[in-house]
Formats: sequence, structure tokens, C-alpha cells
Amino acid sequence: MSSTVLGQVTGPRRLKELRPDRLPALADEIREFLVDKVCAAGGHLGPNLGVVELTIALHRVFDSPVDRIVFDTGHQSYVHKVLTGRQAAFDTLRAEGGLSGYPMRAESPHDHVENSHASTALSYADGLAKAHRLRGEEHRRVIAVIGDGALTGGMAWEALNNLGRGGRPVIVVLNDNGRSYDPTVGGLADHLTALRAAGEPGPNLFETLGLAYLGPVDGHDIAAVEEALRDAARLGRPVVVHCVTEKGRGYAHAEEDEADRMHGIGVLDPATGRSRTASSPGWTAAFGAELERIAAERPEVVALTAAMLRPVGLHGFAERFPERVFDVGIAEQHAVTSAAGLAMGGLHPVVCLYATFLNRAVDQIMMDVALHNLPVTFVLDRAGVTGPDGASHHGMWDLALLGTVPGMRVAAPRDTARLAELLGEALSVQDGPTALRFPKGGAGPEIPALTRMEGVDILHRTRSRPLDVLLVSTGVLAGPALGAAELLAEEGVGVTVVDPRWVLPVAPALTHLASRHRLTLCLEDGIRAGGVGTALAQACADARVPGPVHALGLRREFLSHGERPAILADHGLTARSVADSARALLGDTTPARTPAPSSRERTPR
Ligand SMILES: Cc1ncc(C[n+]2csc(CCOP(=O)(O)OP(=O)(O)O)c2C)c(N)n1
Ligand SMILES: CC(=O)[C@@H](O)[C@H](O)COP(=O)(O)O
Ligand SMILES: [Mg+2]
Repeated sequence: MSSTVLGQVTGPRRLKELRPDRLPALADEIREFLVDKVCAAGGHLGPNLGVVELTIALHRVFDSPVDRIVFDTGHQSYVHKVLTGRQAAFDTLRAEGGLSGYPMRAESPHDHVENSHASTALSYADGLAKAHRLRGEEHRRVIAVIGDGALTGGMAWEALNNLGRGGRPVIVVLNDNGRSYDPTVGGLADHLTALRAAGEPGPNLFETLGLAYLGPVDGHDIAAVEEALRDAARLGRPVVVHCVTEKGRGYAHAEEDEADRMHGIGVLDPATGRSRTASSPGWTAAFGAELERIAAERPEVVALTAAMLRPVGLHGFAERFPERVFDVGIAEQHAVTSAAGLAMGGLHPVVCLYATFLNRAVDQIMMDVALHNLPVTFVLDRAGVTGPDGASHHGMWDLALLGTVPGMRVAAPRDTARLAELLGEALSVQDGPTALRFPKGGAGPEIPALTRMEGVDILHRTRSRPLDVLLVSTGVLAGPALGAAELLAEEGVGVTVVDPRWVLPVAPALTHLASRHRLTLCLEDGIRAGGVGTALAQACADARVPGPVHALGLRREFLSHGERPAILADHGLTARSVADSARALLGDTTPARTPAPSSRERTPR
């Protein structure tokens, strides 16, 4: 028999067999395990340290997977995975082919929701409970675990509106640690603070909507949580069990982390809590610094975040201009339409999101901002392949989605110099929305242009060679494009590499340049279907450009977690793969001649 309590817990059944007096030791061992594994791999440490006792109680009271335990956002499901037989897999946490950092149905029947976008759990629970009723499976309980941050998302209240009236016995476990990254904002936060103080005269928000309310419960007292969960299950009606927890509990470096209680960490030294990886100045910091600089000169510039002030680089802005930054909670739809209001009121709002979370607010961008030609600028961090956060975190849809929005202009800087330039250009646009997108992490070296032609940067020309291939690179894919040009030039292939900077709508100069080359390839760190390459192909067809236009981008698939470079390579977005694609596709076209340079190319800057 294993010498540790944790070693004996190979699944929920063994957990249920443990004597209650063994549970504190189990909790301690789980915390030690989490610090060890998450510091080694990176991931969500603070959120999971906060739900150790809560998750133990959940799996002792309920009978997963017959009972369905649904985690909102899913970043706090590591303890759930430890207790459902996956301890050994934690050495592969968030690695390609390894354990996902979120529930993953292929990993376990105990996992249900893989989407890491917040505020969805109560809607899943509502649907599951309806299905159980209609299928005669009402013995299966439905438990949704939602954080106080996720509860600030509108979908959660749409679901509560239905749960309260429906009478279906859904158990909502509110994991209230008082924060998302920062302390949770808004009137709801104030209400929860009053409830946590165990004193809210009269019916609270949940009871007013028709749900029962049990709490506040000390979320770190296993017996108390078990009792509350059993009481909730006996009620046979929708109920909120309000558990008060502490994010980062039990690991001093997390508890003392003023920023975000080690919400999400890289590889750390567990003894010191310090990063083991050197981080180069990244895109996010460059954006934040430039926005601050511009805002100092332009009082009409304001900024919005959806509960991610520091992750999107706005903390400096907030310190300098506290009255001009708005944290709306995890509420991207509200953020966008509130920005429309700010713009209608004469300001120039900058809505700062991770690209993947833009998906949630496309209608608001389309019908609340673009329809009214409002000057709102969207800054999309983590655009393109992100990597370890997996399928619902890759920022791979923004180009295709924004390409459908009339009047939307989208820029993709190739380096931080262009980021500053394009942010300034975006904030000078007053007759419609603009968007700027850049990837996660470190920004590479500056890539200067040879010349600029009607806004399009010419990065490389193979002199005195036929105009065989036009490589249109978007954003940071300028690097692989230039690498491919070098490889092709060694084979006598004439290559021109251009960076349009403003990638949507298609720059007219691009169709002109395409008309002078045998083949055009467009590289994009986004889904190929409906992306920039598709738009360029359509523009070239409309302009009767003879040569073929091919989009090199991401396949229309949900991409699992892994490392960004490997995923890009798998999609043919490396210098060698691009050269191979060009060489193969050139074979299908007729050889070109070496024409004189076009009069449209201005003198080098
Ligand atoms: C729609 C959406 N926007 C933003 C995020 C980024 N995000 C991940 S976790 C998190 C905070 C969640 O806070 P809470 O629900 O209280 O959970 P806790 O981390 O406190 O356990 C945020 C904003 C997200 N996952 N989904
Ligand atoms: C769960 C969630 O949505 C965020 O915590 C996200 O994982 C952060 O991603 P970064 O680590 O790229 O900031
Ligand atoms: Mg929280």
C-alpha cells in the first residue's frame, strides 16, 4: 500500500473510503503535489491551490461520472484530475500529447467541458439537467463549479434566470475567492462581499431569482463543505452553495503574490517562487508603453479590459490614468458595447482582449460598433497559435471573424516598432473600428523595410531575378517569409516579400504586386478559411490577376495544446515549409521574365 494518502487515492471510490481524519493529510499532500508539478511545467497554480478541499468534498459527496461535475473555465480542475486517476500524467501537464490544463473528454469520463472561455458552466448545467429529466435520468445530479470572476459574465446570469424558474435540481457551487486576476469588480462583488460577511438582510440575488442559497461556507473546511453539498442535494431544487476560498492557499509565494495570487505561472523555482525562464520584453509590455505615451498626449483615449488588466498590459496605463481605464469584469460583450457608448460620447476607446475572447463579442463589434462607424480600437493580444492553453485559447479566429465586419480595418505588426506605428495609425482613424493583433510572449528583432509602396512594406526583393513568387507575410510571419526567400533565392527563384501591415481589407497595392508575379502566397497565423489569404485571393480574382494565390495558414481544426513553434511547423508555417510550398506550386505555373521595376514603388525610405 502506498506510504502516502494521496498514493492510495486512485479514484473517487478510494477517496470515499478514506476516514475523515485522513483528509487533512490528503489536502496537504495534494498542495505539495500541485506546487511541485505546476512549478515544473507552468500552469494555473493559484486557482487550484484554492480548491483542494472543495474538490475533495465534491468527489466524496457526489458520484462522478454518473453525477456530472462541470467546471467553469476549467483552469481550476487540476485537483479534480488528481482525484480521478491522473496523478501520474502531471509530468506531462500542458505538453504536446500530455495532460491538458483543462478538462478533456478524451482523458476521462469525469471530464465534461473543454472550453476554457468563462461563464458557461451554468448553461451547460441547465441543459444537462433538462436532458436528465427528459431521458428519465434524474438520479444523475448536476453540479456546476463557478468562480466569482466567471459569475461576472453575462451568460451566467442568463443561465441563473432559467435555473431559478425551472425547478431543476442543479447545484451551483460558487467558488468565491474574491478575485479573477485582480479583485472581482462591480456590484456583484459588493453583494458577494456582504454575503461573505454572513449578513445580507432579506433575500439575496440568487434567492430573488428563485434559487435556494446555502452559505457562506468555509471552502477549506472539508466537513463543512460536505455537509452543505449533502444539504443541497437533499433540496431537490436549484441551489447555490456559496463557498469562500483563498486563491493560492497553502503556498506562501502565491498567497503573497499581490498581482494575481499566481493565477497562471511559467516554470518556477518552488523554493523561491521565482521564474526559471528568462523572459524577453514582449509584445504586451510594448503595447502598454506605447498606449501610455499616446494617452498622455490625447485625453480622449481610454482603455477597457475584461478582468485582465495586467495580462493585457494596462496596469501602467491604470496607474497613470486611473479614471480612463475600465475593468468591466469577465464581460467582453459588455466591454465592446460600452466602448461603443464611450465612442458615441466623443472618446476613443481601446478594447484590450486576448484574441480568442473576441469570439464572444463579434455581434457587438458588428452591430454596436461597426454599424455606427464608431472609432473603437481593438487590441488583440495572444493572437494566433498560443500553445499550452489548448484548443479554446489559440487566437486563431479573429482575422476570419473581423474580415466579415464592414468597415473594420485590421493591422498585424511584424515587430514592436510597427506595433507603435500601427497603434498610432489606428488611433487616428475616426470613421470606423480598427484592430491590432499580435502573438503571445517575446517580440523578435526589428525587421526594417526596403521601401514602402502605398502603405505596403517591401521587405525583400530578389534583384535581377524573374518575379516568380510574391510572399505576403502578416505580422510576425515576416520572419519565416524572409527565411523562405533566402532558401528560394539560392535556387534561382525570384521572390518578393511584402508586409501589408494593414492586412484587412486587402491593400490595392497587393493585387498590383500579385499581377507581376507568377505565384502569390499569403502567410497568416490564423485559420486559413476566410482569413487574409482568402480575402487576397478574392481581391486578385476581382482584379483579374492571372497567377494563383494560395493561403498558408492554420487548418480549420481545434488545435490541441503544445508549443507554438511545433504547431506552426505542423501547419507549414516555417521558412523551409514555405519554400517547399512555393517550389511545388511554381511547378504548376509558366516561367516569368524579369520586368523593369514598377513606377509605383517609391524610393527607399
Ligand atoms: C470569456 C473569458 N474571458 C477571459 C478569460 C480569462 N480568464 C481565465 S481565468 C480568469 C479569472 C477567473 O476568475 P474566477 O472565475 O473567479 O476563477 P478563479 O481563478 O478565481 O478560481 C479569466 C479572466 C476567460 N477564460 N474567458
Ligand atoms: C484560464 C485563462 O483563460 C487564462 O488564465 C489564460 O490561461 C492565461 O493565458 P496566458 O498565460 O497566455 O496569459
Ligand atoms: Mg475567483
